[in-house]
Amino acid sequence: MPDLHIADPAPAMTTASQQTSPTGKALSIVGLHKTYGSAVAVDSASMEIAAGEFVTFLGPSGSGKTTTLMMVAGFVEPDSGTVTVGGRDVTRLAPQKRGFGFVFQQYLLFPHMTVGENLAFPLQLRGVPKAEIRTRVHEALEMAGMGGFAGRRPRELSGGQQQRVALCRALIYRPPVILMDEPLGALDKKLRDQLQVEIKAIQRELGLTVIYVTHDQEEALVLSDRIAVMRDGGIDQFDTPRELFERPRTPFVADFLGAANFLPGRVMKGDDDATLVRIDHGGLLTARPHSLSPGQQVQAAVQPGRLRVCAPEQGFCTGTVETVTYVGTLVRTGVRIAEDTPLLRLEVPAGRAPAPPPRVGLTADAEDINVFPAERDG
Ligand SMILES: Nc1ncnc2c1ncn2[C@@H]1O[C@H](COP(=O)(O)OP(=O)(O)OP(=O)(O)O)[C@@H](O)[C@H]1O
Repeated sequence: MPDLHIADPAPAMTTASQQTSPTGKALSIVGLHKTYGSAVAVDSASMEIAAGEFVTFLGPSGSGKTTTLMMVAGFVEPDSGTVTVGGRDVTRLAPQKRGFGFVFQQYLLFPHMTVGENLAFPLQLRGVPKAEIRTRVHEALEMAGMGGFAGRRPRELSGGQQQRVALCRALIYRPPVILMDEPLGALDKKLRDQLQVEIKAIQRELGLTVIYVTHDQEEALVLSDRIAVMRDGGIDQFDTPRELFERPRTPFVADFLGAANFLPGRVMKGDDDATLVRIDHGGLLTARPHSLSPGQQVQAAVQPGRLRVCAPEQGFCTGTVETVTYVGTLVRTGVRIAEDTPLLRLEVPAGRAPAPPPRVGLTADAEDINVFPAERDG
């Protein structure tokens, strides 16, 4: 069980959300675009981020997450587009004039300074009086569970402790927005899980606005109020974790977040209540309503946790159980519905997994099936 070290915010502590514009918008990105030679790194990214919101850029390697964050930060100059913070256009300002806090994968602490001096440094630069610096350093370290570490040097700390100090240093001058690029990327899984909980708790407690970059779906889901799913420099969908799961707008989102199974087929009928699809290797399935026309080639997407085994005559298709794997509390089952098609993946809590006969039917509730137009030319 990860231990939390969250002190009450001191009365003098101004929360980040109090420093934003009265509209509640912390940050606007409009049409941010960046090319390197002929390659588009970021393709007209736009979004509005509310004060106190935790937003994550999630996507595979090379999808443009870091470049977008670096344009917001001011380290990379956009070809076009604007970044506005609390109503102020900062697009052409140097990074240090934008007032953001940064936390990167490398901790970037000054090795010759103690933890306390590392934290005091940004405040000294801003001319904060000595007594106030002492109080704020103390408060920040207590909040991150690092109260006894002020006199140590970075090399005397573990990776997780160094990253906590880096987080404190980003928080200490109360920036309106904190930018984090894979801050937990160098840590092992257990420590990552623990720090995720701590970062989320501190963010909520202080009402911080955070933009976070990761390629780890689980991390994004744990931390974020909303996630921008990025692919090839564009944003496929910017939504809450739940919407991304339940109503993915593209097959890529369904696959990247939900690890969906895809069943090719053709629309038979569609109205406001449901979409009826005849799948290529099976019968009729009923899915959510979508604006699709009869005859259209589509892919029906179902997540492994939503696909169920049933009697062969009751399913929208039948198949043969080829693999059964126990993964802790889950049982993963692989079902083949036709030769030369990928295995369909099912995930069932171990206690509820019936011993399946080799020949099974597959079914799912209509609201758990999303349908997408088939991509042309493969
Ligand atoms: N300085 C640069 N010069 C040339 N190309 C670049 C430069 N920086 C990024 N790119 C390219 O822009 C694209 C987006 O890169 P970016 O680093 O933003 O992706 P990312 O999603 O953050 O990836 P990762 O998760 O691997 O860090 C990639 O194709 C990358 O090769």
